[in-house]
Amino acid sequence: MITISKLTKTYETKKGMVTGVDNVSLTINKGEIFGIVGYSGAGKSSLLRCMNLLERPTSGNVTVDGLDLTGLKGERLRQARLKIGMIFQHFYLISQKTVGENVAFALKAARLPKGESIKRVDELLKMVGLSDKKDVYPSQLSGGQKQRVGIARALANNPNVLLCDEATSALDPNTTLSILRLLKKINRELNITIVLITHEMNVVKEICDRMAIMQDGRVIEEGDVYDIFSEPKAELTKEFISSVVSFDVPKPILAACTGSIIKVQFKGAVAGEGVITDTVQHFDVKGNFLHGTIEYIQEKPLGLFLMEIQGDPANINRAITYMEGRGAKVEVIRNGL
Ligand SMILES: Nc1ncnc2c1ncn2[C@@H]1O[C@H](COP(=O)(O)OP(=O)(O)OP(=O)(O)O)[C@@H](O)[C@H]1O
Repeated sequence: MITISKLTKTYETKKGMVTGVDNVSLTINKGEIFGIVGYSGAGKSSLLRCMNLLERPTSGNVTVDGLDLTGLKGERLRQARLKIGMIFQHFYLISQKTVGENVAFALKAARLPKGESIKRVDELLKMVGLSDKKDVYPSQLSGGQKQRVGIARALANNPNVLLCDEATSALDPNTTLSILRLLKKINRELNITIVLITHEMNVVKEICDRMAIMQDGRVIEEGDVYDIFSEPKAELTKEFISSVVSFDVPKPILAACTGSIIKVQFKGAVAGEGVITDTVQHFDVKGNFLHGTIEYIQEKPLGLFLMEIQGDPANINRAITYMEGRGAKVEVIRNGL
């Protein structure tokens, strides 16, 4: 478990003091994948770098598995850091060393006998699917393959925690997906706690269990990813979600609708379309789908529909109450014209 308590990080610049992280407290459970989302400058990297003391917090504490890192220095801090792997957006591989040598380099700190080190490099490269690239140089690899080397290197010393700093931001969507799947495999098979920072909500949707949203150095919302997608509270959170689930209906189509426009959301196993069909059959209203999607978050469906509903206002109200009674969340976007 990682406990971040009242952590603040300020930087002194020529223009004065800049606050990177502003009094953040967070608990990240053992074995989970935790996503930290925010726009550029929100303080994500500062917070992540404070989590392994790559940067020393100005105040506050970071405790990993009961050990207060902020209280450690020198050799004890170095030993504790070996148990926290890190991967980066731009990989930072050593270009003059082969893939195998890059991974072996990370093992040096653990001072393994040579035979064991060779065996461990082979194991790690197998884990990330790069056994055939051991003697190749980084310049001969694709971005996704470079990140796989980065992951193998980060896992070299059997860490309990893996910190990912925008690990997929330099990759195309397909490669991103393959790296995210690899991270999930590592998390599930090796029980490594993963903390990732990203500005892409899709990344969080794909693999995270819980998440936090940062703005101006602060955490403005946190919780289970499915709960946040289905019940976002902060405006910024809603904005991030709309980058994944958006209801952009062309203006001429909306202008041609004379009925009420409603947004209907179904959580979990509720069969959304069935409820809507029943509603239209039972009440004297007409429904017209304008947009619809079923998103799968943590393998649980979240159904979202935008529809025009026509009929007598009293019947529309009854229809909405009926849908709500069957588990839907209904929001009237616009009343009938
Ligand atoms: N070394 C530094 N010196 C001075 N200011 C810094 C330093 N590092 C970060 N900051 C400032 O702290 C704030 C948070 O930056 P940070 O890089 O943590 O945000 P971020 O959310 O990770 O953004 P990005 O995704 O662009 O890296 C910004 O105002 C930034 O300018």
